[in-house]
Amino acid sequence: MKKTPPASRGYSQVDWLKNKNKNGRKKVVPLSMEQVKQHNRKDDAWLVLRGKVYDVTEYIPFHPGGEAEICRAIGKDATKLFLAKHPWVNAEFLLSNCLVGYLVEDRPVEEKER
Ligand code: HEM
Repeated sequence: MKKTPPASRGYSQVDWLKNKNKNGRKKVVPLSMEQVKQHNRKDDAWLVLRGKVYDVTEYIPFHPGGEAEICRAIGKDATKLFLAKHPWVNAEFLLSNCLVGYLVEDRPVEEKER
């Protein structure tokens, strides 16, 4: 497994946090798994974590476990892998500016639910 070396200057979690407030999104929208699946490339990378959809494209080079590891989960629901590797990581905080929406089921909304 290729890890981002700790020596790569400018890519620590602190560097990430310093930067992340610069590009927050304002509007959060409901999204289906079908939509998440379209963003499965390193340069256009979404994933789901505990029902929330994040665009992690900018975060990938900052991932302390390396790019390859986090890329295993892009375009997918990353919750199980994430919890298996590091349940203690506060992703909600780290990725708060990467939030694009929340996952909804891939089915039409029933009349009574509208
Ligand atoms: C979804 C967003 C993710 C975030 C915000 C995130 C964040 C982090 C952080 C902060 C660390 C350092 C943890 C520590 O030192 O205690 C880490 C390490 C790591 N992450 Fe992630 N991660 C994410 C997704 C993933 C996924 C999907 C995988 C696996 C497929 C993964 C695999 C790893 C591995 C293997 C390490 C290294 C653990 C070690 O040093 O032994 N991460 N990640």
